[in-house]
Amino acid sequence: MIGTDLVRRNENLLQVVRSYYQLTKPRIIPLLLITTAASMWMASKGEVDSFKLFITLLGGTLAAASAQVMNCIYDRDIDYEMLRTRTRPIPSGRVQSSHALIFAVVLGVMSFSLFLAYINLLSGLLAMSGIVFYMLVYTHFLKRNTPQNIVIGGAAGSIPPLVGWAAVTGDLSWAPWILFAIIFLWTPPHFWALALMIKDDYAQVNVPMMPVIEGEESTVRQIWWYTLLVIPCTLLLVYPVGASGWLYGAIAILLGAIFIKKTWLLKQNPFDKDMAKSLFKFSILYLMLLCTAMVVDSLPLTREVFMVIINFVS
Ligand code: HEM
Ligand SMILES: CC(C)=CCC/C(C)=C/CC/C(C)=C/COP(=O)(O)OP(=O)(O)O
Repeated sequence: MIGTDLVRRNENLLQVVRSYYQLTKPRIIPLLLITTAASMWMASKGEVDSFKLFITLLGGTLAAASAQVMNCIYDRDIDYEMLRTRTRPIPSGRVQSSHALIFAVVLGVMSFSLFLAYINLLSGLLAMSGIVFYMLVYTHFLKRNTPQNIVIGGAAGSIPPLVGWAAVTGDLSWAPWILFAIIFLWTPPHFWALALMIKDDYAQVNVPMMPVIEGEESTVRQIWWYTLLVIPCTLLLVYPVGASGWLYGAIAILLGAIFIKKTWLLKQNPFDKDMAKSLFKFSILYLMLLCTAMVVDSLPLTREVFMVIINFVS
């Protein structure tokens, strides 16, 4: 009897932990961290301090989680209406909004304290500005009011590399702002490709996402222009900024070519949901690989191998 009670209590505890974990929309956080880490590697020219890296990624995780929990509280009404989001912890009644709010505040305070105690004030303030921007500017002011919501709101998701750079150097220079611009320009193709697939969900709850307001053809045309802008932006890190080398440059061109091809195919078939899905998935892989290229390019070993090849050829 006592054994059964214990098992049931453990199961309940596990359910609660799982619900709070889901509130943080955990699947998005790793890519935010990858952009932070890439920025840190670049800022430290491949020799990043592992303790600083660990604390910054932990602080970044806590800040992003706090922002997402607040978004879940604010959007609980529309999340309840949409099929995709109905099973989230708040609309499904597994977590009360007041408890979620305490959780979000605790996560935010822990994040800021970590940055303040172990890194620096600037990176802490930048992380907090990410929470405020995502909540206030994107979720409150823009999401339900304009089809430009994710263009301007995308700035929140572009802040993590600023946090990473500030954590290493204590300030911001051109390179982190280029990283910010890359993610800013990447966000519309990333999100609108997804929005093309789930347009009806957003229409049902009157969220004015671009495909709902302007239709598929206009959305895809805009995806096309943003994609064309991202690629030259990625190359600014090589020239004139000089924060990355030619290995990164070559990979950025290759990835950019695939990105353009996928967007072009969608432009020819704006109603094809499979092509939209393929572009959405690729957008994630694109940013992941671009960041990996930044890290590999920054490593001292890469520079040494490059010098050996140059000497061999000349
Ligand atoms: C305003 C900007 C953005 C909006 C509105 C947005 C929206 C979304 C939505 C609605 C999903 C589907 C999630 C789900 O079904 O639960 C998604 C997936 C995803 N997003 Fe974004 N996103 C934005 C920016 C970003 C940024 C900046 C990153 C990272 C750098 C990112 C990374 C991801 C990833 C990795 C997934 C896939 C998650 C999975 O495995 O299902 N997103 N995004
Ligand atoms: C530095 C820092 C803390 C930055 C925070 C950045 C952050 C949390 C970005 C997330 C962007 C995102 C995935 C939005 C989802 O949109 P949505 O909420 O409209 O999606 P939904 O339709 O699934 O609810």
